[in-house]
Amino acid sequence: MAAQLKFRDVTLGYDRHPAVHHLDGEVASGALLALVGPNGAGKSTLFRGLVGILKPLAGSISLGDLNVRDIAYLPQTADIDRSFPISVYDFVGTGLWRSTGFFGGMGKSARDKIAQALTAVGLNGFENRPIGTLSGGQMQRMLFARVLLQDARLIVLDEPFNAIDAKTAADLLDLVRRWHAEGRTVLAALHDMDLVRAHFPETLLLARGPVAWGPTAEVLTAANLSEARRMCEAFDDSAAACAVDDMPSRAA
Ligand SMILES: Nc1ncnc2c1ncn2[C@@H]1O[C@H](COP(=O)(O)OP(=O)(O)OP(=O)(O)O)[C@@H](O)[C@H]1O
Repeated sequence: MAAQLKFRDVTLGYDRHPAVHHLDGEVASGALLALVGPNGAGKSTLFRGLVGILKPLAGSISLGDLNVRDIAYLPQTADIDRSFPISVYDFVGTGLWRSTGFFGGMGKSARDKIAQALTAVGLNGFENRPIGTLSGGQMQRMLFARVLLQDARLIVLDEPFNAIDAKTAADLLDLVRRWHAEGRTVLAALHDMDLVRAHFPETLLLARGPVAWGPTAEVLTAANLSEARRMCEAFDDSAAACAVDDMPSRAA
């Protein structure tokens, strides 16, 4: 399968302080990839680089034939401004902006698509609710509805199953499996290793830099997970501009 994404010695960070170092690798078109690592490992940072919110401090990220506007990105719910005065219906409708344009009218076809997306995530009846009134699980369902509408070939999900009940997680996981079956490339940052082992064929284990990347069973070994914890703990957050040798040594 051809590569959809290429990371070439990518370093990403904030205020010139690197948060993710020296990532090299490729994601095949149609892959279903889990991104795992301890808190602060750099998962959200890597996704922000991928979707164009953060520019690499060094190296490059190639999206192949895609444009950043072709990516459907589900941020962590903590990154959503819940006080923003917008209804569920209008928020989900922003998923159509790529096809209708910012000022595009909402024709019948667009209204039908929004209704179908809300039905698919079980949010019928929530259309007029301000987003700030939703529970955590309802918010996650709403974000998935927007991704559905975006109809994107590359889907990037940052902790999509956090703090939601088992039924909601199962419903949303079904959507992820459907996207994978449709040949879309799906990347998801996850903390539930059992879920990753059961449903994600490929995993990237990140701890500021890559620890392991490949078939999930080979990546999620006790040794690799313990190495990831050690690397995160050893990382110096105040490190200055990136240099090849400023990662903590992989050798103990
Ligand atoms: N906006 C920011 N400005 C400065 N530093 C940041 C910013 N966002 C994240 N960081 C730092 O970058 C590092 C990586 O954070 P990141 O959020 O990417 O980790 P993560 O793997 O997504 O963590 P978690 O599992 O806790 O969500 C952390 O040290 C974090 O404090």
